[in-house]
Amino acid sequence: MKRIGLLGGTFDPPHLAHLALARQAREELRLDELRLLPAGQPWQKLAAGKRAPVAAAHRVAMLRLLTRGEPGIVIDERELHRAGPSYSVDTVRDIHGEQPQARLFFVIGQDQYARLHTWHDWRALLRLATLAVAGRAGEAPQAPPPVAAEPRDIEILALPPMAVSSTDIRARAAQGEEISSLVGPEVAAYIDQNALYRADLGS
Ligand SMILES: Nc1ncnc2c1ncn2[C@@H]1O[C@H](COP(=O)(O)OP(=O)(O)OP(=O)(O)O)[C@@H](O)[C@H]1O
Ligand SMILES: O=C(O)c1ccc[n+]([C@@H]2O[C@H](COP(=O)([O-])O)[C@@H](O)[C@H]2O)c1
Repeated sequence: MKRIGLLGGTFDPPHLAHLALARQAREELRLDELRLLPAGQPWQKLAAGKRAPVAAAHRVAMLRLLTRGEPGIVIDERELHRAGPSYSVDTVRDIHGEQPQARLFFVIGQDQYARLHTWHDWRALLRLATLAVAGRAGEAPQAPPPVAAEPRDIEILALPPMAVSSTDIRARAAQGEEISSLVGPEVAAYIDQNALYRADLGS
């Protein structure tokens, strides 16, 4: 049975913790393939009044640079081509429809796991995929009560803690600080050459 990992994100910008999480999932879950799924409309971030992400073409270009030559990691752009809010359950349904025999693993960090019950039709997502959760910022994987009460298949990923976030990187880039150690030299050069995040308007 084919084993496919799905790692969604806004990737604004993608960073070394995303890459570490993808690699960890690939190894620990023995994946045949891990798909990175950049979100078209990260509806919860937008609803919270956060700034719109940079253009999808930039986020995809940075993901390509971050993952160049990385075996088993591919970029799946389907959410960028779908109108309306990016609901993960729609993506999982699509991929399940295309590959009904495959086992799907939906990979997330604890910050998102803690909010999973606020996602669109999250129970259906739990029925279609195994969740693979990594701790984040010192927080070990732990289900929020509504999710804990639901039957679910879950794997815990042993990702070493990494104090990296896109929010912090945008703020640093806006200050003209060095960010290579957080995104790698190629993504850092891309951000510089394309003058991304120069005026970070917060969050
Ligand atoms: N340092 C990290 N450790 C573990 N998981 C992470 C880390 N950074 C991101 N993730 C996970 O990667 C996925 C995509 O994250 P996302 O693109 O929103 O990055 P982010 O750094 O959280 O961005 P932002 O700071 O803008 O919210 C989410 O499931 C998130 O939990
Ligand atoms: O499906 C939902 O309702 C939903 C709500 C919030 C976040 N997500 C997904 O979770 C992933 C990480 O989101 P974010 O906002 O932390 O970049 C990304 O793939 C989002 O599309 C999905």
